[in-house]
Amino acid sequence: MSDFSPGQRWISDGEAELGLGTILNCDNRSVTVLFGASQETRTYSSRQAPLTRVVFGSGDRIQSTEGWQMIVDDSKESGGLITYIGEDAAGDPCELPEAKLADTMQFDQARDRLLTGQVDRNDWFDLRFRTLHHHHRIEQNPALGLAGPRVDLIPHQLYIADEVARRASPRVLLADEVGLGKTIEAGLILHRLLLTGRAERALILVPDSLTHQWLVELLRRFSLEVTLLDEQQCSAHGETNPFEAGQLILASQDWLFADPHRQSQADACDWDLLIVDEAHHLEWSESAVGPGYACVERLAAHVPGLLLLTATPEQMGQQSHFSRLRLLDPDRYHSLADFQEEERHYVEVAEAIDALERLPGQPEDTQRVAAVIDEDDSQALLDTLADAQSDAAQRDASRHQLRDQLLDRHGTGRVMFRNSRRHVGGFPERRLHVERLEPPAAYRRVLRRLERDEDYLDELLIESGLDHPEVLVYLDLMYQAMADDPLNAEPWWQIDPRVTWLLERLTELGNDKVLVIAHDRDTAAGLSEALRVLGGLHAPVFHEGLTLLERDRAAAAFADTEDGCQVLVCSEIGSEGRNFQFCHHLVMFDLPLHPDQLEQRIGRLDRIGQRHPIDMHVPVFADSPGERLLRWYRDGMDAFSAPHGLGSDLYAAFGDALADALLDPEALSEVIDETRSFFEARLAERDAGRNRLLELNACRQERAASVAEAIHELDNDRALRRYIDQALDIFGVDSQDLGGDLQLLSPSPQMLDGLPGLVKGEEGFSATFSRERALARDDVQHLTWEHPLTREMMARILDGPMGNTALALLRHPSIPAGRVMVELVFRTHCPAPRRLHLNRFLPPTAVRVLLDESGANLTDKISFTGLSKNLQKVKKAAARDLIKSRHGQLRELLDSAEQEAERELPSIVEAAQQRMRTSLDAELARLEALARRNPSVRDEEVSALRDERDTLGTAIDATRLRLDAVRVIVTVDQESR
Ligand SMILES: Nc1ncnc2c1ncn2[C@@H]1O[C@H](COP(=O)(O)OP(=O)(O)OP(=O)(O)O)[C@@H](O)[C@H]1O
Repeated sequence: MSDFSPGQRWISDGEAELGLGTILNCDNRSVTVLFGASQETRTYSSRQAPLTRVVFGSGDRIQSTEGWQMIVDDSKESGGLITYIGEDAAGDPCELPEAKLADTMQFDQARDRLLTGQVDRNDWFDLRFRTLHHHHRIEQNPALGLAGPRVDLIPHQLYIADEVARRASPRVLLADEVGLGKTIEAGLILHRLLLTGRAERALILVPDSLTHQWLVELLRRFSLEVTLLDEQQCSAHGETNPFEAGQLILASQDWLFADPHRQSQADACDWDLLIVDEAHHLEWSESAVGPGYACVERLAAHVPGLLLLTATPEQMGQQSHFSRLRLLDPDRYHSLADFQEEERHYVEVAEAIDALERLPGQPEDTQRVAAVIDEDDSQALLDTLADAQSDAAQRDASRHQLRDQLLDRHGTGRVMFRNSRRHVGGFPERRLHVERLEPPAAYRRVLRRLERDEDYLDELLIESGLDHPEVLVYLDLMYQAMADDPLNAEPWWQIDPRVTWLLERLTELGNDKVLVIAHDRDTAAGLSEALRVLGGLHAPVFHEGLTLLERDRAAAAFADTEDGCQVLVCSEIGSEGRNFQFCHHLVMFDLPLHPDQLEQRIGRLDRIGQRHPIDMHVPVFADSPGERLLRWYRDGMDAFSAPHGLGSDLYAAFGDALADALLDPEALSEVIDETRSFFEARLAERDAGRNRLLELNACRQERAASVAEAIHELDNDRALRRYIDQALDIFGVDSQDLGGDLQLLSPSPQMLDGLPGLVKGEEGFSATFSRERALARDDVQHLTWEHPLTREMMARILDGPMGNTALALLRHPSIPAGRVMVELVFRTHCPAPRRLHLNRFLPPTAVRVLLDESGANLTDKISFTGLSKNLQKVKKAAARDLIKSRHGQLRELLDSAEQEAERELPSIVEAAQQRMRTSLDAELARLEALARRNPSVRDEEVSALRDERDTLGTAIDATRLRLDAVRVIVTVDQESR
């Protein structure tokens, strides 16, 4: 008689995704099944149909065609058809004939899949267990989110990223000196927030000229794919909000700040993080607010995380600096006067920190420290430190702790991070080469007249339409503006000797790349033309008047080391933020008027990655305002030797006097002398006060070292190679050893679809486990636990059914044949909002239970690896038959295993609670102490942390165990195959 009856429910062994099938007809020869969910009908030979009868047992949850669910208690059979008896969701008794089971019921859970005969490969089960194990380990690693990016491990960046990204909603100003890696720091912070679930959506606003660079850096270094929005893209979205087009949106500030409609669309979205690059351009004063500032202010009011990036926080003066702090925390930074008053007190704190290093010593040092502390915990530390009897280790620990407390509790250190070359170290020498040239007759004529005739300046300003002092410093612009003068008939570059000088210099420099910067875009464009016409040189130009594409093309042609061009001509603003450290010759065709702009120029080359001393070539006209400006920079403030961060102060104090002295050598000498004294005084003050605090705070070496150490450990984790090899094999990715620690990953025809970077029929990519190699070669990816391919493979396994059932044979001399064992893996399940990053305390945790057929627990006697290596695979059909024949027994074993696993749960929960409490209680205590002393701790920060602790506590208490995977093991004779 046939096993089949119409109306029965069966599932396809080979095509489980078809869903639950219903027998339509059957006879001795064939059986026809309708799979309603997928609208497929299949006919099989009834003797060998690859089908498994679906039978539910007590405790199973089933669903009806009408959508309601019930828990099965019992069942009855009539005419070959089963009716299930149990309780519905309300607890009322109910019955459900199998014909009314929903076609769409999925059998993803390990228990269902096993009992419906769906077994996976044995090695998949192994991989699943290992995935859980590694995921558990990695999620708790302190370097999580910082180890994947393809960056050098530079301490100050790691410190900042670690410190900032551990805050629930970080709001900080990243203000490292130019070229020290603010973009990298922002990328690290974003990457960690994304990986830990603290953030899901971010909006990144950058100057037009930097959009492409950001796009490339985020992809190349952080494997983050961002959506670049512009007007064209937005229009394509029609009525829908274009800012919803991706999780990570990159947009040009110039575009967004000019368009109120697009701003309101950006405002209407939920973001977790807003990043604003070159934030010194946001204009604010008590009387007028620029459109960029207003736009960022509106967004900052509802976006919890905010990163502002600027190398020159005080370029536009202290008021403007204050205005950016105000964006970070409007409550705290509400009065400029109070802020300035507060800053005056920082000298004492910096002195106290220095005194700490000398303790126990002179009583004055103890008093100096005592004067700035007023918390009991700090006093206790000071007592230990000042006590000559306490042992050295104790004193050192107290010193460190007290130093951290002082830095935490005073100053802007919590909201602003500023590293400088001075304390980071290891940067190249800067060499200034000045070329003194005679001005051409057309310039000289004007200069002479200006010197002779005091009123001529006003006339010139009107005639040229230029500003003062620009008209004096940029003589080519003045010449062009007076084009009506018949003496100025030729293009400026035909008469300007700087052009010939530049051509000669380029020839002397041979193949070396040279970056030329001129203040104005017209000068840059004219110069580029001059080099082409007079020297036959292709010198692409890069300025704000060009389209993005044109600019990126120019930068790419310059960067190309093989066929690229030798020289790129940039304007001032056009080149801000750009990476040109592959070149070490900078020609400043003229000089900017603001010292911070001078530093920005040098910063294009003097960046991380620069391997040569930097040669700065500056042509000046003898006895001209340009030469006087150079003297002010060089003699007044050492502006060419190293950044000092005082440019804005000096400009604010002497900018006007300098402008007035540009035509008067005597007055200039006075301005230079005054600038110099002011500069030296401010340097000393800075070293003592606010900047000293900022510097001490911008990189705490011990923390940075411990983060780097944790990353090194992950980099050298041998388990990663083994894991990736096994996973690639299972996912169908071919890996070919290319030597030198390189491998080529390519898709095999069997590859499972949807793996990042791999498409069937295409090439694949080269990868390495070595950070050093990955950094040396742009075309090689760095394989880490955080690489998108690794993460995708792990997620597929953990989130889906892959490998959650298996059956294997065990040949063992001391175990008789025909016995069954079950190996079950339970997984903790603890729902909590992702942003709380619960995984750092309780990542999904595996509980393994191994039972023999009598139900005896063998877990501690036989390890996973010990057992696994002795197992042999078995054909799927045989496995299914074995399972069918042991259905009842398996059900019982599954039930008892669950009870065994439950016994482990309380200790897992307890340990997680303890980890969470230890970490968050300490953090909360630190924040509360800090908040009492340092108003830069926002009230929301403290209450958010308290809520976080409480919510996590409740979530951890509610942890449940779920069966994740099950393997049935059947013992066989030594001889049998
Ligand atoms: N950790 C790192 N590993 C490798 N390269 C780095 C690292 N940090 C910075 N760089 C490189 O150094 C250069 C400068 O970094 P970045 O652009 O982040 O600096 P920045 O402080 O934002 O500069 P700017 O002030 O000009 O905007 C970039 O080319 C960047 O890729």
